[in-house]
Amino acid sequence: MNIIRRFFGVFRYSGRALSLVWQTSRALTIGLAICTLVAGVLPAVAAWLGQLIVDSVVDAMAYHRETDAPATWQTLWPVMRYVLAEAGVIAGIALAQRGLSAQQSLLRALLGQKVNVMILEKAGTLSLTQFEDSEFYDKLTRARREASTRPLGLVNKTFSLLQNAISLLSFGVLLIQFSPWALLVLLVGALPAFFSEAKFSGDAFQLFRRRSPHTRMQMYLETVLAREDSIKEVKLFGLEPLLLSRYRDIFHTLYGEDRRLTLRRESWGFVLGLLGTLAFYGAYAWVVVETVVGQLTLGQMTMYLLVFKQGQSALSASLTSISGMYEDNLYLSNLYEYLEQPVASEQGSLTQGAHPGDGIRFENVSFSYPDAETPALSDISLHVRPGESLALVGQNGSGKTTLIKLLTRLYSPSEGRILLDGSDLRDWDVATLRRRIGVIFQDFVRYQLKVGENLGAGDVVAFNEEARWQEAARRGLADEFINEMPGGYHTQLGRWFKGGQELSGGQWQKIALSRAYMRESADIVVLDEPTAAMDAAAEAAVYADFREHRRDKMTILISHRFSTVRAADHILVMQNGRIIEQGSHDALLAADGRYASLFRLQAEGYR
Ligand SMILES: Nc1ncnc2c1ncn2[C@@H]1O[C@H](COP(=O)(O)OP(=O)(O)OP(=O)(O)O)[C@@H](O)[C@H]1O
Repeated sequence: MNIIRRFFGVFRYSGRALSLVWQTSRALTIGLAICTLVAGVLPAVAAWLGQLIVDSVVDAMAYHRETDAPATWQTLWPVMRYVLAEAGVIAGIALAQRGLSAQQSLLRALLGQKVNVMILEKAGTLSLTQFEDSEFYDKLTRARREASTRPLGLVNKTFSLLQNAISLLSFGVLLIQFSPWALLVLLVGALPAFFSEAKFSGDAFQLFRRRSPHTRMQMYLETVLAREDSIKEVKLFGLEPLLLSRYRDIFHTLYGEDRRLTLRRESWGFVLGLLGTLAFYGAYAWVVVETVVGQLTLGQMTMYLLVFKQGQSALSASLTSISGMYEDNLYLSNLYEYLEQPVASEQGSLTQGAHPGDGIRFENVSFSYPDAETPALSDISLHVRPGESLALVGQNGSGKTTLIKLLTRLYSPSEGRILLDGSDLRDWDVATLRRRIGVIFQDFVRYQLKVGENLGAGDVVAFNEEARWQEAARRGLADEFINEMPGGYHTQLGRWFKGGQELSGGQWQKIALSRAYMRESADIVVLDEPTAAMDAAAEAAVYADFREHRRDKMTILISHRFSTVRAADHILVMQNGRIIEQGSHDALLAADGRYASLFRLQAEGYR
């Protein structure tokens, strides 16, 4: 029962794969189907013509022996027409096969692109939480690595199975005239090999799935060992031998498993394949005996032997297709599992709050990362009005960045709520919300694109507007060094592409700050350590500009430098996810608590 279910399971995703291929290109799909049909039927026609050739040769030989007449075009034509016809049929098979392979390679390219786009589009709808979940990440990697070639593989194999089934059917029609038993012998001989293939493909997939964390580690090590942004440190710390040996160890473990599976698969395949060979030669002997005793003509013998031989190879090709389909199905299940991953629906539709101008409020907000034992934020309440600035200070890991991630709706609170203009963030239309926020994260992205595009990324509607780039760069203090670059705003950044210019850490940070300024419409500006890599003069200039421009914007600033923090209207001191002190700089100093002692500690350092 299990085996039968397994057998029919091979068609589980064929329909979906076929519809995917159909959507990719109708013309090519139809072309494939036609070529498959032609390539399926013609071999039997060729075998039948073979019989006609041999029998007509025998007749012609008998005629010449009896009449002793010389060979003329008239006496040869009855044979030659079959020879010509067979040549035509063989040419037809070759044409159909070329057609198949040409259309397959075109479809492969189109389909690979389509599936990759589907995977990436889906990635855009997923939440940050999903990306941070390693199991999910495995699924994504598996889908990306394997699945883009699998749908076409499945369709090709489904077609090739059809083609071979058509061939087999037409051979069957010829063979059954000899004896139905011969057909049965052929089929029964091949079945054990098929079942063993199906079993081993399943094992191979389980192996692939189970080891995907190891494969991912290998890919990661490759990246660390061979990418410009990590190689510097790897070299200086002499990490290559250590990382390489880890890379090798993973390979050896994986290779050992592969080897065991391959050996088992191939030895069983050989033993069970012998049954097929046995069946073939049994039938061969039978046909020979029947011919010798005069039950079959020489032409029939030639045809049956050919039919047996081709029938057997069609059968084994079908079996290979089936076991390959089984494997493709398993991989495709992985792709669809990924594509069907539920996404949290973004239901909010508000484009305006219930109390415009109320600003941001956190009401008893707590948050825990998935699977974390302790909350990253506990019972946070705060209020920032338009025109006000808020600074967050606290030791590493105290929850400052997490608070920003909640505010920007990358995560939602586990308890409590966050309001913007009197309405819960969850009720806001996400696009409207994000348009109102300009943000620079500590770990901002260094896009390997043009300088201008690195700025334009901050506001996609002005992605290519050079005037806006310049204005943003001026405010982010990036204009000076950009103007000195060989291609100005069109200079390629980073080292990945030809002509790319690398920037210093502080210059990159100026780019990131300018990017945040691109979003002119934003009235919430979030700066997470925006000047940590800048020199003192640049930092002072950034904050001077900042105070001048802030007007009715809400500003949230994270910094470990008290010289910048002190200018904020309101300061929150965080520890272990809680607010332990708050107030203005002067009030906090007067209170002589944690803030005051940290401030004094830093001031000491400057003496
Ligand atoms: N993506 C994440 N998944 C799970 N835990 C996280 C994640 N990001 C941060 N944490 C944990 O949450 C806590 C708060 O981290 P957060 O990044 O908010 O600190 P921070 O105050 O911004 O620190 P820093 O000053 O070092 O930037 C830390 O204990 C950290 O280990």
